Amino acid sequence: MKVIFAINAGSSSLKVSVYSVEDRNATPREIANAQIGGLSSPNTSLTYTRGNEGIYKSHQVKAEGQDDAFSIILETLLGDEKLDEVESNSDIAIACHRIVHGGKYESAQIITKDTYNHIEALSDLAPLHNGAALGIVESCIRKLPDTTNIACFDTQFHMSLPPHVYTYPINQERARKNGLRKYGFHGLSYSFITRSVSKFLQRDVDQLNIIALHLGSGASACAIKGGKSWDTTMGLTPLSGLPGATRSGNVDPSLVFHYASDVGKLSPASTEKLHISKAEQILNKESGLSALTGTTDFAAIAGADRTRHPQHALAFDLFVDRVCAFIGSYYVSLEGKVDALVFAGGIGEKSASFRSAVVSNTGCLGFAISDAANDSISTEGSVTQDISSEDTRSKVLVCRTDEQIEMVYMCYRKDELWN
Ligand SMILES: Nc1ncnc2c1ncn2[C@@H]1O[C@H](COP(=O)(O)OP(=O)(O)O)[C@@H](O)[C@H]1O
Ligand SMILES: CC(=O)OP(=O)(O)O
Ligand SMILES: [Mg+2]
Repeated sequence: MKVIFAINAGSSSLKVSVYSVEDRNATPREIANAQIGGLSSPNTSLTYTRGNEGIYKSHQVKAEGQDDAFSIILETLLGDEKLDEVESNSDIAIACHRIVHGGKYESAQIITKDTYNHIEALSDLAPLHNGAALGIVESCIRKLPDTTNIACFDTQFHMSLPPHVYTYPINQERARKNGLRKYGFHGLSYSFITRSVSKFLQRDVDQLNIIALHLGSGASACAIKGGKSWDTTMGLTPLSGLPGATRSGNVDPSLVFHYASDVGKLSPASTEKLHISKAEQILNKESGLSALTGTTDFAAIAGADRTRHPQHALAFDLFVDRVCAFIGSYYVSLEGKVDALVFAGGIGEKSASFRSAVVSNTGCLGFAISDAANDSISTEGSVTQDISSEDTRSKVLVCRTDEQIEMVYMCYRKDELWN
């Protein structure tokens, strides 16, 4: 039996799932799950579940960033006397880490000095993520000396993007030299969604065409053709495409030069390891839904009274508009052969009013939902739930995505871990 920690450092959350696995042919058993959310807001809270038992729900904690959140979660897990499988540090055989930017890596990697340095060199291309995840890797190396650390990359799923999609129309020599191309992110989530939806629709993965939306603190869309990534909205970095909680998404590339002076200078938020320009700081951390409304809480944005909070209404409508534009674009690039439109991520899974608005605005493509089904999505129900109305050409689904278990399956494919 091995205990595996799967650690997912998102831009606003840290999610750690703990699994017990008999061997690589057995289904992983989730024995605990701890999440700290709201890292980009003043309300940081811990939710902790052991087995099926809720221990803490939205319990207020003070966490300054992802590594701090990891220390709190590690203490919670090691301090829980009823979590029999994790009595001490040395019980944790494997820690897999979600690393958002993996550059050209095509598979999960055991973290050695070399891989660490390579991932660190990519930090500037995922300023909200790679550095934070590497901070946790360092903590694991220090605090869990017997544990093998594995890097699982968001970019891996998008290695199948065709050249006409991943190429930017810029000088190609410079593009090659500097690795300037579309990489795409949220790949662990899209990989999980693809497998779950294929099972749900009883359609072979290589026959599956879907438009998947991962809408969390960072938001992206992905056209999946024959089970593989065909196009996605994030690019060289997780900034492009859809707006996020604090990210602008697509804007005119010249905008930033008219926003403030000295935008090419290093931002004071830079550190020895992370070089971030003022422009990147503005577009990654000071924009998006929070710049429009003052909050990163999408439930508050969606639930606000439209007359009393016109900025919330604007942010909601703007987000719907941007999501629908990509659905239209991907519907065309998939030649109208779309088995399902799939909602996932914190917003996609929890905001019924957002799903309703998006489906209503893309109704001309044949999507339609049952309001009753849309309003009764349950977090305890099956992983994939159907909210389509009865007579639609393409299904509309909600998938409770799970990037953590996807990492465990990646570890199953690494022979070195099981010999
Ligand atoms: N009940 C809810 N209704 C609407 N949005 C929600 C709800 N709960 C959480 N969210 C939103 O989900 C987002 C976080 O999603 P998640 O996928 O967990 O984040 P991360 O990008 O950090 O992985 C936040 O923007 C939050 O406002
Ligand atoms: C890539 C990305 O934006 O991830 P997250 O939504 O978890 O911040
Ligand atoms: Mg996330």
